[in-house]
Amino acid sequence: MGKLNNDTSNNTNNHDVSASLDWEEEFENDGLTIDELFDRTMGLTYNDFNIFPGYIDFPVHQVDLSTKLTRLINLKTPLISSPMDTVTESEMAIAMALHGGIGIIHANFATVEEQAAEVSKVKRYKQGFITNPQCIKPTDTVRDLMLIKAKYGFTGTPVTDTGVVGGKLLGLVTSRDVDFIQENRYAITTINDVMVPRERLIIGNESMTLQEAYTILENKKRGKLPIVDGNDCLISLIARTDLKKSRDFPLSSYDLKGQLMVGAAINTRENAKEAVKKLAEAGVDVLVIDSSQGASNYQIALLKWIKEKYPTYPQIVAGNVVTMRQAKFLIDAGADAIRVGMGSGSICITQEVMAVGRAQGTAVYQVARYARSRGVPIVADGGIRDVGYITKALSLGASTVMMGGLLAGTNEAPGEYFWGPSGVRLKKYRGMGSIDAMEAHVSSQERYLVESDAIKVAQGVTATMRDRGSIHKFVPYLYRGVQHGFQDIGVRSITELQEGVYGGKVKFERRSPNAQAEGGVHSLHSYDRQLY
Ligand SMILES: NC(=O)C1=CN([C@@H]2O[C@H](COP(=O)(O)OP(=O)(O)OC[C@H]3O[C@@H](n4cnc5c(N)ncnc54)[C@H](O)[C@@H]3O)[C@@H](O)[C@H]2O)C=CC1
Ligand SMILES: O=c1[nH]c(=O)c2[nH+]cn([C@@H]3O[C@H](COP(=O)(O)O)[C@@H](O)[C@H]3O)c2[nH]1
Ligand SMILES: [K+]
Repeated sequence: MGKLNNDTSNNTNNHDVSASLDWEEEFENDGLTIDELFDRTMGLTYNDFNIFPGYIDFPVHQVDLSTKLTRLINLKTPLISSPMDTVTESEMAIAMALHGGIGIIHANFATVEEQAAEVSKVKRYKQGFITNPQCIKPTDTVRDLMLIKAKYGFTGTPVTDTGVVGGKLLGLVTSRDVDFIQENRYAITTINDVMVPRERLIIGNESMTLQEAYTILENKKRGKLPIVDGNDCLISLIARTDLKKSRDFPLSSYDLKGQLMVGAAINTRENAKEAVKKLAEAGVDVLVIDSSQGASNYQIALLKWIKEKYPTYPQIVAGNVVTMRQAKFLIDAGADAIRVGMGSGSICITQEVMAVGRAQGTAVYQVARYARSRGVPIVADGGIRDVGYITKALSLGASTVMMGGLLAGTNEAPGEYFWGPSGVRLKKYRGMGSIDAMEAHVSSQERYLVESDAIKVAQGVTATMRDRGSIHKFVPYLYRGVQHGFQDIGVRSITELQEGVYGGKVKFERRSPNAQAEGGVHSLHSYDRQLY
């Protein structure tokens, strides 16, 4: 409440209380500090509050979103793709890392070797190098080549003994080699008859930089440069046409060797130690111990074992937790970051089935409050519906934000698109605790179906997501959206935001159900929501 000034002689109207208020104090009381927002009466979600705007005196591009993923790992973009089998395999992880975030490869493969192979793919990735080119066998026909062209739209195709990348390079076949062949001879002309054989090919080697490769392509006027290893096996391909498309990714997450960073999920079962070894060998930067209830003796035992054997790298994200005490268990056991969220995910039914969990806003705030005091960053996991939710999670104290559903409908997510009713292009998205995911792989069956207990209790659902296009457009949109949020709040970095919030300078307000409705789209006959 404001104080009344004693001197009211200048007031024309003695009843005008407002004229004599201490406005500075009133401003201070306009809105809630974060402590007042989370007053313990009720758990709040991101949707339950707004952040107040501040003062803008800098352009939006000056907002720097660099952050800490773990004690030792820094990222330029605070975004992580979730370890779910419909979200993160190598393609997603590469795209996330190129944009400054990171992807966590899921653990629902039949073997740990397959999971480690996905990690290796990210580690071997070189910008501009096509690591999975469509190949063909010498015994295949021109007709087969035409089918590839029809499906993938190109014809500079390497010929290998196995017909796939990794096989011995035998030649290259381009449109020039087949243009003169009549259609009725397609099926009877083999690739061997038309290809440019290995002896006449210009090739590159593993240690070549992209720039060197492009220089060769330009000087020799070639369109494709196959890259081979010491045994003459094909490992990648460089296309001259990509030179024009070649993009700069200034935010990319690189490790000390200059390779993209990547994470992988593990569980706490018997084979976990084996998984840790294999994933560490593959060069994984961070392991995420994936569980809905992280405060268990299983997780703590594993965490201590890993920390003893691998004191620094891979770094360990432990979780999930939603209370301070749960976080303390894991931090005491050596966690390098804490993952927060129980039941807040779009596909989660944990709170309904297990009766356990916490509203995500409160969970993030409470755990962050404690973890900050221990110098441990937190990952806000689940419940991110829109770009503004990322800004809100960061404001509550999260250092990074993990997303499943928001990234699931993109090109880089595993799985094929299909057409749903009324012609909508869709991709599948499912909870890792859904019956569907549980039954998908042997490893997950082991994980969920305790031998003595064959009764399944699903904690997630199977869903579909609309086609969201490519991560290469979507993540830059999210990044810029968060920058705009920060600019409105009047802060230039995550540190500045969190200092403002925890110091009581950045204010909040609860949203009534009506305020939530008002904050969304309303009162329209119809509308089109194009976001970027
Ligand atoms: N964040 C969230 O809200 C939730 C996430 N999920 C996701 O679903 C997946 C599975 O989560 P959970 O079911 O929590 O997996 P979990 O592996 O932690 O637990 C599954 C079951 O196995 C038991 N268990 C775990 N480790 C054990 C060990 N070493 N020995 C004996 N028993 C053990 C647990 O007590 C539990 O009954 C994860 O990908 C998780 O992220 C599932 C539910 C909620
Ligand atoms: O209750 C659950 N049952 C499940 O089957 C399940 N699968 C994933 N997750 C968690 O949800 C997060 C992704 O949430 P969003 O789609 O909201 O981004 C993920 O990052 C997980 O933490 C699950 N939670
Ligand atoms: K939910």
